[in-house]
Amino acid sequence: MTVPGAPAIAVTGLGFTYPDGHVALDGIDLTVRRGERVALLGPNGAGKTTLMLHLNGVLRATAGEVAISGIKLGDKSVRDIRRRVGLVFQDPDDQLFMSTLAEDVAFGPANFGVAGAELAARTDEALGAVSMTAHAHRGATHLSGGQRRRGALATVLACCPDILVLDEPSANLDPLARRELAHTLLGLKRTMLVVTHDLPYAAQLCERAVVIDAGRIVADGPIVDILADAALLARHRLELPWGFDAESLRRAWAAGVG
Ligand SMILES: Nc1ncnc2c1ncn2[C@@H]1O[C@H](COP(=O)(O)OP(=O)(O)OP(=O)(O)O)[C@@H](O)[C@H]1O
Repeated sequence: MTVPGAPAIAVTGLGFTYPDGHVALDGIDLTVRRGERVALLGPNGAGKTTLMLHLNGVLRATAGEVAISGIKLGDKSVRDIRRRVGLVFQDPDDQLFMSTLAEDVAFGPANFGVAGAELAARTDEALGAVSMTAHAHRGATHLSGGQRRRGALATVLACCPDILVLDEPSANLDPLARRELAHTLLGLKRTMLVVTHDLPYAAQLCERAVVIDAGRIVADGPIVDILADAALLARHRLELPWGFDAESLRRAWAAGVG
């Protein structure tokens, strides 16, 4: 049961040390409100993926805790939390392994006990949400990179998660596919955490950014402010593409036209 008014994601004092002794997360505090879209930025090795894997219990904290909609992550709640938090991995092939895309999309909800007409409806709806209905009966190996990425998103949407956590959603997409995916994601109206090195894409999708480095949060605020802070970006090996103007973006958003 969700706790009314609880944030979608509440991470407190989260620490994680890999079995080889490497400290990947060191006292992370992060609250994401319901419906908020947050970009998680940081250099290679900062701890972004490690944090993401804690949000539905793939990894378990060595210190601190994770709560989703007020439900504390633990052995008893992990199944419920996996239903609420959908992870979309960077490599779509991690989520596509059946002989057709429709079977891939049905796999998750079937695993949660959904069957019959409801399973068919969920599969159709998820494929429709990512404009992949026409490809339902094709195998993932016959799809393009952008189509596989949308298919992987459909496998997660079919489980009806409240929260989407996406790892590098724009990687390997052509400009049109990037735009279509952004349009799809913005239309979903979900709580979202977007892990990315693609700063313009983060600005397109998210209103807030959190910067993580060496397992700690080093900045948290409106994404236009974070992207306009050249010194902060440089300190944490983040870089805007040439010609991208965070100040213009800020003015456009302030004027309500961004
Ligand atoms: N299985 C593992 N065993 C030991 N250390 C690991 C393991 N996986 C990751 N690490 C280490 O944990 C730290 C955080 O890694 P993580 O993958 O979370 O970073 P990231 O911010 O997602 O990086 P990138 O942008 O390169 O994907 C890194 O220093 C990495 O070397």
